[in-house]
Amino acid sequence: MDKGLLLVLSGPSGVGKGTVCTALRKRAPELIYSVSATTRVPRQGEVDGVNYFFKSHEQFKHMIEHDQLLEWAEYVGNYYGTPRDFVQKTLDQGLDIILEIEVQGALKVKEKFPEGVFVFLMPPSLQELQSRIVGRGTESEETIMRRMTAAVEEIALMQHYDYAVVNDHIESACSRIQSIITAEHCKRERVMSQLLDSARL
Ligand SMILES: Nc1ncnc2c1ncn2[C@@H]1O[C@H](COP(=O)(O)OP(=O)(O)OP(=O)(O)O)[C@@H](O)[C@H]1O
Ligand SMILES: Nc1nc2c(ncn2[C@@H]2O[C@H](COP(=O)(O)O)[C@@H](O)[C@H]2O)c(=O)[nH]1
Repeated sequence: MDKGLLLVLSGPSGVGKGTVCTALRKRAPELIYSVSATTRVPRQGEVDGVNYFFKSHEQFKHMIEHDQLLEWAEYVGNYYGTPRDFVQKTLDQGLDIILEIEVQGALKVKEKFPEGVFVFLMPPSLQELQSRIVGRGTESEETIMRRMTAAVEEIALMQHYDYAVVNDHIESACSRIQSIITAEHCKRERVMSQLLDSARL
């Protein structure tokens, strides 16, 4: 069976990764979402096992030490990581999976899965990015400033991605990502049929 597609969606905090991902999964319910582990405290309305697996520092350390994370990173004072087994099992079943993670983690995934598809979500401007984080109303003023500083560093690493998509309008951004997924599937099918042709006696 062919393996599924590993799609990594990154971009600065507040650009709209979560929003776009939710809209994308409504359009394409077959796309499996990788739920991350984090030491961050839950925001209002966040549910353990749905938005994140919320862990203590000890539990997160245990996951690292037992090689249970495909990647992990410290981001603005908290730890975040992708549970390894779920990703591997999903791909082995031939299903597509999406990881919504920050840049350091995405680059670690790229080392392990260079065949993955890496999409960087861009804000229309830094000013709009700041007003989205502020408008979400979840972060303190200090955290907003730290996330904006991280955003500038993250945007500088965009060159390592396969695609950049501007999140101007949610539905347009979703359509662009869906086109990328379709194109990547076509590319893989073409490579596979070329391989089969060359193997034919
Ligand atoms: N295209 C858009 N136009 C206007 N507002 C948007 C757009 N996309 C997302 N937003 C808003 O921006 C805010 C941040 O979005 P979201 O929480 O999805 O960002 P994020 O990248 O997942 O952030 P984080 O990395 O911090 O989790 C939300 O209030 C969301 O409603
Ligand atoms: N490297 C990883 N980054 C992750 C993961 N899960 C989420 N994230 C990213 O962290 C920041 C902050 O998230 P927030 O929920 O506190 O706003 C954001 O960029 C997320 O995409 C992960 O497993 N690994």
